[in-house]
Amino acid sequence: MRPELSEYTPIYSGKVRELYEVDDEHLLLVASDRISAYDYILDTPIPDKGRVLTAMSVFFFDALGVPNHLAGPADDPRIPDAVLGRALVTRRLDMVPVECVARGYLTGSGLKEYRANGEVCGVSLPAGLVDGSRIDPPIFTPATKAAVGDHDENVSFERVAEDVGIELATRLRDLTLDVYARGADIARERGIILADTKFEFGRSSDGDLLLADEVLTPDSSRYWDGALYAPGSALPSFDKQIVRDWLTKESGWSTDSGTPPPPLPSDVVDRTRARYIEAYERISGLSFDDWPGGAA
Ligand SMILES: N#Cc1c(N)ncnc1-c1cnn(Cc2cccc(F)c2)c1
Repeated sequence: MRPELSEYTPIYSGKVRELYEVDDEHLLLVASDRISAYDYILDTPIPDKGRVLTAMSVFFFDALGVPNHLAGPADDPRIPDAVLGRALVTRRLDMVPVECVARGYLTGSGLKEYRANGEVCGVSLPAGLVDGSRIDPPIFTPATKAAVGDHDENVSFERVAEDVGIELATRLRDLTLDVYARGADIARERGIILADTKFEFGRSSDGDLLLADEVLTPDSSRYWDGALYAPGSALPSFDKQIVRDWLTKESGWSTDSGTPPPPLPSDVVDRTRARYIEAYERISGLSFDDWPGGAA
Protein backbone atom coordinates (compact mmCIF):
# COMPACT_ATOMS: atom_id res chain seq x y z
CA MET A 1 0.00 0.00 0.00
CA ARG A 2 1.64 3.29 -1.09
CA PRO A 3 1.31 6.45 1.03
CA GLU A 4 -0.79 9.41 -0.12
CA LEU A 5 1.07 12.49 -1.36
CA SER A 6 -0.81 14.47 1.31
CA GLU A 7 1.15 12.57 3.96
CA TYR A 8 4.34 14.35 2.86
CA THR A 9 5.13 17.97 3.75
CA PRO A 10 5.58 20.22 0.70
CA ILE A 11 8.78 22.24 1.03
CA TYR A 12 9.22 23.80 -2.41
CA SER A 13 7.11 24.41 -5.48
CA GLY A 14 8.87 25.39 -8.67
CA LYS A 15 7.59 26.26 -12.15
CA VAL A 16 7.36 22.65 -13.24
CA ARG A 17 8.43 20.64 -10.18
CA GLU A 18 7.68 20.18 -6.47
CA LEU A 19 9.72 19.01 -3.51
CA TYR A 20 8.30 17.18 -0.48
CA GLU A 21 9.77 15.95 2.78
CA VAL A 22 9.47 12.17 3.19
CA ASP A 23 11.32 12.01 6.50
CA ASP A 24 14.28 13.69 8.19
CA GLU A 25 16.72 12.23 5.69
CA HIS A 26 14.71 11.87 2.49
CA LEU A 27 12.88 14.05 -0.02
CA LEU A 28 10.44 13.36 -2.85
CA LEU A 29 11.24 15.18 -6.10
CA VAL A 30 8.11 15.43 -8.24
CA ALA A 31 8.16 16.41 -11.92
CA SER A 32 4.88 17.80 -13.27
CA ASP A 33 3.49 17.70 -16.82
CA ARG A 34 3.69 21.47 -16.97
CA ILE A 35 5.75 23.01 -19.77
CA SER A 36 7.27 26.46 -19.97
CA ALA A 37 7.86 28.56 -23.05
CA TYR A 38 9.07 32.14 -23.38
CA ASP A 39 9.22 32.39 -19.56
CA TYR A 40 5.53 31.46 -19.22
CA ILE A 41 4.13 28.29 -17.67
CA LEU A 42 1.60 27.22 -20.30
CA ASP A 43 -1.99 26.48 -19.36
CA THR A 44 -1.89 23.20 -21.25
CA PRO A 45 0.06 20.30 -19.72
CA ILE A 46 1.94 17.75 -21.82
CA PRO A 47 0.75 14.30 -20.67
CA ASP A 48 3.66 12.11 -19.44
CA LYS A 49 6.26 14.92 -19.63
CA GLY A 50 7.00 14.47 -15.91
CA ARG A 51 7.37 10.69 -16.31
CA VAL A 52 9.64 11.02 -19.38
CA LEU A 53 11.94 13.54 -17.70
CA THR A 54 12.10 11.42 -14.56
CA ALA A 55 12.99 8.41 -16.69
CA MET A 56 15.77 10.42 -18.38
CA SER A 57 17.24 11.45 -15.02
CA VAL A 58 17.22 7.86 -13.80
CA PHE A 59 18.83 6.64 -17.05
CA PHE A 60 21.64 9.17 -16.75
CA PHE A 61 22.15 8.71 -13.01
CA ASP A 62 22.71 5.03 -13.82
CA ALA A 63 24.71 5.53 -17.03
CA LEU A 64 27.03 8.21 -15.65
CA GLY A 65 28.11 6.20 -12.60
CA VAL A 66 28.61 9.40 -10.57
CA PRO A 67 27.75 9.35 -6.82
CA ASN A 68 24.28 10.90 -6.57
CA HIS A 69 21.35 11.61 -4.30
CA LEU A 70 18.96 8.86 -5.44
CA ALA A 71 17.74 6.85 -2.45
CA GLY A 72 15.49 4.37 -4.20
CA PRO A 73 14.18 3.03 -7.52
CA ALA A 74 11.45 4.58 -9.68
CA ASP A 75 8.89 2.25 -8.07
CA ASP A 76 10.12 2.83 -4.49
CA PRO A 77 7.22 1.95 -2.11
CA ARG A 78 7.47 5.45 -0.58
CA ILE A 79 6.28 6.98 -3.87
CA PRO A 80 2.52 7.72 -3.90
CA ASP A 81 0.41 6.26 -6.72
CA ALA A 82 -0.58 9.78 -7.82
CA VAL A 83 3.01 10.61 -8.83
CA LEU A 84 4.40 7.13 -9.56
CA GLY A 85 6.82 7.36 -12.49
CA ARG A 86 7.31 11.10 -12.17
CA ALA A 87 8.77 11.20 -8.66
CA LEU A 88 11.99 10.03 -7.04
CA VAL A 89 13.01 9.49 -3.42
CA THR A 90 16.33 11.19 -2.74
CA ARG A 91 18.69 11.74 0.16
CA ARG A 92 18.30 15.13 1.76
CA LEU A 93 21.52 17.04 1.07
CA ASP A 94 23.08 20.35 2.03
CA MET A 95 22.80 21.90 -1.41
CA VAL A 96 25.68 23.88 -2.85
CA PRO A 97 24.20 27.26 -3.89
CA VAL A 98 25.68 27.21 -7.39
CA GLU A 99 24.01 26.40 -10.71
CA CYS A 100 26.75 24.34 -12.33
CA VAL A 101 26.41 24.93 -16.07
CA ALA A 102 28.53 23.36 -18.80
CA ARG A 103 28.44 24.68 -22.35
CA GLY A 104 29.71 22.82 -25.39
CA TYR A 105 27.98 25.22 -27.76
CA LEU A 106 27.47 28.97 -27.71
CA THR A 107 23.83 30.12 -27.42
CA GLY A 108 21.35 31.75 -25.05
CA SER A 109 22.75 33.87 -22.22
CA GLY A 110 26.27 32.73 -23.07
CA LEU A 111 25.96 34.09 -26.60
CA LYS A 112 24.58 37.36 -25.23
CA GLU A 113 27.60 37.75 -22.91
CA TYR A 114 30.02 36.75 -25.66
CA ARG A 115 28.61 39.34 -28.07
CA ALA A 116 29.00 42.02 -25.37
CA ASN A 117 32.56 41.28 -24.27
CA GLY A 118 34.04 38.26 -26.02
CA GLU A 119 33.78 36.00 -22.98
CA VAL A 120 31.33 33.94 -20.93
CA CYS A 121 31.56 33.88 -17.14
CA GLY A 122 35.08 35.30 -17.37
CA VAL A 123 36.21 32.70 -19.91
CA SER A 124 37.54 34.32 -23.09
CA LEU A 125 36.44 32.70 -26.35
CA PRO A 126 37.86 33.01 -29.88
CA ALA A 127 36.59 35.86 -32.05
CA GLY A 128 34.05 35.24 -34.78
CA LEU A 129 31.77 32.78 -33.01
CA VAL A 130 28.06 32.74 -33.89
CA ASP A 131 24.87 31.32 -32.40
CA GLY A 132 25.40 27.59 -32.16
CA SER A 133 29.19 27.63 -32.56
CA ARG A 134 30.96 24.68 -30.92
CA ILE A 135 32.93 25.57 -27.78
CA ASP A 136 35.79 23.10 -27.68
CA PRO A 137 36.74 22.25 -25.03
CA PRO A 138 33.43 22.86 -23.24
CA ILE A 139 33.44 25.54 -20.54
CA PHE A 140 32.14 25.82 -16.97
CA THR A 141 29.76 28.80 -16.80
CA PRO A 142 28.26 28.87 -13.31
CA ALA A 143 25.32 30.94 -12.16
CA THR A 144 23.84 32.02 -8.88
CA LYS A 145 20.33 30.77 -8.18
CA ALA A 146 17.75 33.40 -8.97
CA ALA A 147 14.63 34.14 -6.97
CA VAL A 148 11.45 32.59 -8.36
CA GLY A 149 10.58 34.29 -11.63
CA ASP A 150 14.07 35.75 -12.20
CA HIS A 151 16.83 34.45 -14.43
CA ASP A 152 19.97 33.02 -12.86
CA GLU A 153 22.96 35.40 -12.91
CA ASN A 154 26.05 34.11 -14.75
CA VAL A 155 29.14 34.45 -12.56
CA SER A 156 32.85 33.73 -12.90
CA PHE A 157 34.72 30.76 -11.48
CA GLU A 158 36.56 33.25 -9.23
CA ARG A 159 33.21 34.41 -7.77
CA VAL A 160 32.25 30.78 -7.07
CA ALA A 161 35.61 30.28 -5.35
CA GLU A 162 34.92 33.36 -3.21
CA ASP A 163 31.50 31.97 -2.28
CA VAL A 164 32.32 28.30 -1.59
CA GLY A 165 36.11 28.13 -1.44
CA ILE A 166 38.63 27.31 -4.15
CA GLU A 167 38.74 23.56 -3.41
CA LEU A 168 35.00 23.01 -3.73
CA ALA A 169 34.76 25.40 -6.70
CA THR A 170 37.45 23.37 -8.47
CA ARG A 171 35.66 20.11 -7.72
CA LEU A 172 32.35 21.54 -8.98
CA ARG A 173 33.97 22.71 -12.22
CA ASP A 174 35.77 19.41 -12.83
CA LEU A 175 32.71 17.29 -12.04
CA THR A 176 30.42 19.50 -14.15
CA LEU A 177 32.66 19.30 -17.21
CA ASP A 178 33.28 15.59 -16.77
CA VAL A 179 29.59 14.69 -16.43
CA TYR A 180 28.63 17.00 -19.31
CA ALA A 181 31.20 15.32 -21.55
CA ARG A 182 29.87 11.87 -20.70
CA GLY A 183 26.28 12.93 -21.30
CA ALA A 184 27.19 14.66 -24.56
CA ASP A 185 28.98 11.53 -25.78
CA ILE A 186 25.94 9.35 -25.03
CA ALA A 187 23.59 11.78 -26.81
CA ARG A 188 25.95 12.30 -29.79
CA GLU A 189 26.14 8.54 -30.39
CA ARG A 190 22.35 8.73 -30.88
CA GLY A 191 22.42 11.70 -33.23
CA ILE A 192 21.40 14.24 -30.59
CA ILE A 193 23.49 17.27 -29.55
CA LEU A 194 23.66 18.18 -25.86
CA ALA A 195 24.46 21.87 -26.26
CA ASP A 196 24.54 22.76 -22.58
CA THR A 197 23.21 21.61 -19.23
CA LYS A 198 22.81 22.62 -15.60
CA PHE A 199 23.73 20.43 -12.64
CA GLU A 200 23.20 20.88 -8.91
CA PHE A 201 25.30 19.25 -6.23
CA GLY A 202 24.86 18.76 -2.51
CA ARG A 203 26.77 17.42 0.45
CA SER A 204 25.58 14.38 2.37
CA SER A 205 25.76 14.16 6.15
CA ASP A 206 28.92 12.09 5.57
CA GLY A 207 30.47 15.07 3.73
CA ASP A 208 30.31 13.42 0.30
CA LEU A 209 29.64 15.67 -2.72
CA LEU A 210 26.73 14.14 -4.65
CA LEU A 211 25.10 14.91 -7.98
CA ALA A 212 21.54 16.04 -7.19
CA ASP A 213 18.35 17.46 -8.68
CA GLU A 214 17.39 16.35 -12.21
CA VAL A 215 20.16 15.33 -14.59
CA LEU A 216 20.48 15.94 -18.34
CA THR A 217 16.77 16.37 -18.93
CA PRO A 218 15.35 18.63 -21.64
CA ASP A 219 14.29 21.02 -18.84
CA SER A 220 17.83 21.32 -17.46
CA SER A 221 19.59 21.10 -20.84
CA ARG A 222 19.45 22.23 -24.45
CA TYR A 223 19.10 19.32 -26.84
CA TRP A 224 19.31 19.77 -30.63
CA ASP A 225 18.67 17.30 -33.43
CA GLY A 226 22.09 16.55 -34.87
CA ALA A 227 20.59 16.12 -38.34
CA LEU A 228 19.40 19.75 -38.33
CA TYR A 229 22.41 21.36 -36.64
CA ALA A 230 24.29 24.14 -38.44
CA PRO A 231 26.11 26.92 -36.55
CA GLY A 232 24.72 30.34 -37.34
CA SER A 233 21.33 29.09 -38.48
CA ALA A 234 18.18 28.39 -36.44
CA LEU A 235 18.81 25.89 -33.64
CA PRO A 236 15.42 24.24 -33.01
CA SER A 237 14.94 22.88 -29.51
CA PHE A 238 14.52 19.11 -29.77
CA ASP A 239 11.59 19.08 -27.35
CA LYS A 240 10.02 22.57 -27.37
CA GLN A 241 10.25 23.76 -30.96
CA ILE A 242 6.80 22.43 -31.88
CA VAL A 243 5.25 24.51 -29.09
CA ARG A 244 7.40 27.56 -29.84
CA ASP A 245 6.58 27.49 -33.55
CA TRP A 246 2.83 27.12 -32.98
CA LEU A 247 2.83 29.94 -30.44
CA THR A 248 4.82 32.40 -32.58
CA LYS A 249 3.76 31.38 -36.12
CA GLU A 250 0.21 30.00 -35.90
CA SER A 251 -1.59 31.03 -32.72
CA GLY A 252 -1.67 34.77 -33.29
CA TRP A 253 0.12 35.33 -29.98
CA SER A 254 3.44 37.20 -29.88
CA THR A 255 6.22 37.19 -27.30
CA ASP A 256 6.00 40.97 -26.90
CA SER A 257 2.20 40.99 -26.41
CA GLY A 258 2.55 41.16 -22.63
CA THR A 259 -0.20 38.56 -22.42
CA PRO A 260 0.10 34.87 -21.48
CA PRO A 261 0.22 32.37 -24.36
CA PRO A 262 -3.07 30.72 -25.44
CA PRO A 263 -3.90 27.08 -24.69
CA LEU A 264 -2.23 24.54 -27.00
CA PRO A 265 -4.25 22.58 -29.57
CA SER A 266 -4.32 18.82 -29.09
CA ASP A 267 -2.13 18.04 -32.10
CA VAL A 268 0.65 20.28 -30.71
CA VAL A 269 0.29 18.54 -27.35
CA ASP A 270 0.40 15.08 -28.96
CA ARG A 271 3.44 15.88 -31.15
CA THR A 272 5.29 17.42 -28.21
CA ARG A 273 4.59 14.39 -26.02
CA ALA A 274 5.92 12.20 -28.82
CA ARG A 275 9.11 14.31 -29.05
CA TYR A 276 9.82 13.88 -25.33
CA ILE A 277 9.34 10.12 -25.63
CA GLU A 278 11.49 10.03 -28.79
CA ALA A 279 14.31 11.86 -26.99
CA TYR A 280 14.19 9.40 -24.08
CA GLU A 281 13.99 6.26 -26.21
CA ARG A 282 16.74 7.38 -28.62
CA ILE A 283 19.12 8.41 -25.85
CA SER A 284 18.46 5.55 -23.44
CA GLY A 285 17.75 2.77 -25.94
CA LEU A 286 14.89 1.81 -23.61
CA SER A 287 11.13 1.69 -24.22
CA PHE A 288 9.06 4.27 -22.38
CA ASP A 289 6.28 1.66 -22.28
CA ASP A 290 8.31 -0.08 -19.57
CA TRP A 291 8.44 2.97 -17.30
CA PRO A 292 6.29 2.90 -14.14
CA GLY A 293 3.11 4.89 -13.66
CA GLY A 294 1.49 4.64 -17.08
CA ALA A 295 -2.29 5.02 -17.50
CA ALA A 296 -3.90 2.10 -15.70
N1 LIG B 1 17.58 17.64 -5.63
C1 LIG B 1 17.66 17.91 -4.51
C2 LIG B 1 17.78 18.25 -3.13
C3 LIG B 1 18.33 17.32 -2.22
N2 LIG B 1 18.70 16.06 -2.64
N3 LIG B 1 18.47 17.65 -0.90
C4 LIG B 1 18.08 18.86 -0.49
N4 LIG B 1 17.55 19.79 -1.30
C5 LIG B 1 17.39 19.52 -2.61
C6 LIG B 1 16.81 20.58 -3.46
C7 LIG B 1 16.43 21.84 -3.02
N5 LIG B 1 15.91 22.52 -4.08
N6 LIG B 1 15.99 21.74 -5.15
C8 LIG B 1 15.53 22.13 -6.51
C9 LIG B 1 14.24 21.37 -6.77
C10 LIG B 1 14.30 20.10 -7.26
C11 LIG B 1 13.12 19.40 -7.52
C12 LIG B 1 11.89 19.97 -7.28
C13 LIG B 1 11.85 21.23 -6.79
F1 LIG B 1 10.66 21.77 -6.58
C14 LIG B 1 13.03 21.95 -6.52
C15 LIG B 1 16.54 20.54 -4.80
